[in-house]
Amino acid sequence: MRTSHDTAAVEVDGLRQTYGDFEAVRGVSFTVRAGELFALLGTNGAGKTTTMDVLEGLRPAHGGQVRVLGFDPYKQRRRLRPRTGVMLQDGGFVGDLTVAETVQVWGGLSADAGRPPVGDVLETVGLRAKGRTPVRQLSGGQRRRLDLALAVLSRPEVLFLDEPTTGMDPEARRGTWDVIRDLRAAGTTVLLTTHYLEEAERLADHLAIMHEGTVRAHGTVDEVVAEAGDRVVFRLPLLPRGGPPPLLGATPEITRSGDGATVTYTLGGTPPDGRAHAALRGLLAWADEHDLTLDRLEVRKGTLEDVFLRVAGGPR
Ligand SMILES: Nc1ncnc2c1ncn2[C@@H]1O[C@H](COP(=O)(O)OP(=O)(O)OP(=O)(O)O)[C@@H](O)[C@H]1O
Repeated sequence: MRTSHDTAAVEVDGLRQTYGDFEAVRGVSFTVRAGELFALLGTNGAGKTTTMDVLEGLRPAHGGQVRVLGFDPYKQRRRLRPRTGVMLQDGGFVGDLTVAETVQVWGGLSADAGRPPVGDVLETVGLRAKGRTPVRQLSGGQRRRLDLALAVLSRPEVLFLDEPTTGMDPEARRGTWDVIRDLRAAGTTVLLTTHYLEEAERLADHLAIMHEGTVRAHGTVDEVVAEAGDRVVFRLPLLPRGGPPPLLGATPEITRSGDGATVTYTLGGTPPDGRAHAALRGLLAWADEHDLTLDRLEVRKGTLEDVFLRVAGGPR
């Protein structure tokens, strides 16, 4: 039975997780609604895999509460397991088995009369031609695709994907995105971690960015990107005395190079509408006053990368 869109498939409330004295996850909260794709981004060591481990029932939560389809994933693992699929960062295959044998063996572990034929499964992840190849001869990207095939074999309601496209070439990555999109379209709830911002931008309904054990930004892609603020950028061969003025509370960031300086304003604040216009009016008045031409003047929207870099550079 599939859960409906407005119910929570995954709930994380104040999760804390420690390794000895080190607190790797420090009060993380987010909700993944049934049928949506949620991307967990973050800096290295931010606590993404640790959070996923708890949701997959591999370790008990040390603090806070987690629920997957209403169950405690650690204590009620047996009831939950048939309804979830997991793609770990390192699958641990038996190298001597062929690709097709691996799918067969794995398929035999979970009871599901309606499971698709092995050939169809391999076709889905673009590995049909590799059915007879021993697993140890697969490339890194091909192993990731086999991992994905095994994770979706039992047609799970909730799918956990830890860095699903790491090691894939751009074409394989796009192919995998299509597989993930199809799963989501069929009603599967997907929680994935990734270091590829484009992956999150293309796939995610909601996302969270973690840094040093906490969530620093979350929302829809548009909501998170809006936090970055618009950028006003131009170049000057020579900076006039006193430099460019603050605009709408934004101080200019100046990068000097051999042939002049690049000036960038980051216009924060909401609503963003109209701020770039007002800033440009002030800027052009300043340029006229100093008889300057602003080279390559542009206004651009902030990006997910801007937000990520701000989060990554942020304090504890
Ligand atoms: N078994 C462990 N024992 C001790 N510390 C650990 C253990 N596993 C992870 N950590 C530490 O916990 C923190 C979070 O690790 P985690 O693997 O959850 O981060 P991550 O966000 O998945 O990182 P990455 O993006 O680099 O994969 C890191 O500082 C890591 O060194």
